[in-house]
Amino acid sequence: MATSLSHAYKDTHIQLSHIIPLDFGSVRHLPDSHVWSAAHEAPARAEGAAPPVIDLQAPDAAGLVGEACRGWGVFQVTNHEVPGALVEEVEGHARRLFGLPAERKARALRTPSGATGYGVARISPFFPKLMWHEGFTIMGGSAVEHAKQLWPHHYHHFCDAMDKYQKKMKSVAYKILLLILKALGVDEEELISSSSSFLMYQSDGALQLNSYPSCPNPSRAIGLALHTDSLLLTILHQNDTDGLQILQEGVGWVRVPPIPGALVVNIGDLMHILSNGEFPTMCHRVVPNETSHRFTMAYFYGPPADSVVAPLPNLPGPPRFRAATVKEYIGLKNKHLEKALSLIQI
Ligand SMILES: O=C(O)CCC(=O)C(=O)O
Ligand SMILES: [Fe+2]
Repeated sequence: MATSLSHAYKDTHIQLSHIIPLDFGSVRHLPDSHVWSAAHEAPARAEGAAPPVIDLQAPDAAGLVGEACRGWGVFQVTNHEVPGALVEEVEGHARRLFGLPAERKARALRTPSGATGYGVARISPFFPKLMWHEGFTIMGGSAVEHAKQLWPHHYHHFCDAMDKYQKKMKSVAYKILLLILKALGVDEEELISSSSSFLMYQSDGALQLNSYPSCPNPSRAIGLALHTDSLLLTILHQNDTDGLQILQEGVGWVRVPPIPGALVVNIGDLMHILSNGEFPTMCHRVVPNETSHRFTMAYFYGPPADSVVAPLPNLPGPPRFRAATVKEYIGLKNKHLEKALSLIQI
């Protein structure tokens, strides 16, 4: 039987202190557990330094996407065919979920060896301090199990919206993947006959709801610490509260401002491998806000856990990475975080 993505994530065992988020509503000051001694540097103020915004219906969309992937590893998309009403509905459910009392949210807590449900960021064990963040992870049909714990009689409203959103995200991610592959010189027909044909039909994703409550001392706190996303690409909706920043070589931290109706797309580690390093995997973090609450929905899109990922064969130069299964790579990432890529480098 094929290994599911949630099984690939299940191999690590985490302590409870790295699962249960702070009861943010009950604190007036930043607790020591959440004070980061090295205050985060301010973003660079270079004029015009913001990731490109691409109209997905533009005739030269593939060229623009390719340029953005090479230069930034991140871009925003408009005209993406995801109805605004659906995005609003899902954000509304996320707000309701995170607005529940802490004891109620704890009913849907991720288990120590689990991958889905309510909890702190999975990268937390790698850092000495905790983050100003709470999340809810959905993989496959996991929403039903956890939503039943939160709303025993009304869980289906939440689940239906999450299912609908994930289906839409999967189809948009697939279209963006084709544009990215076209930019790498691979067309759809070539792909069908190649060893990478798994990319075509079988890729799927996980949905992560994120909440960053307003923070009493944002300059000493971190919403989500510096990391890269592991899979092929991430599609992110952010509400109107700023916070996402990317680390650009030679520039520093650059804001990815919320644009109404736009979705943020970023390259993950597996796409970095497929592109033989041509597309940078985006290093990013989230900083909290003093007065407003940031909500985001991140859809992580990637191939099935058993598939083998390696640099695409048509690319110039010797391969920079050895082949690895998705499951093996996720295992390395869970153990070594940002060092994982270097462990499969040739
Ligand atoms: O919430 C955000 O802005 C980013 C979320 C993120 O980076 C993640 O969930 O991996
Ligand atoms: Fe991320």
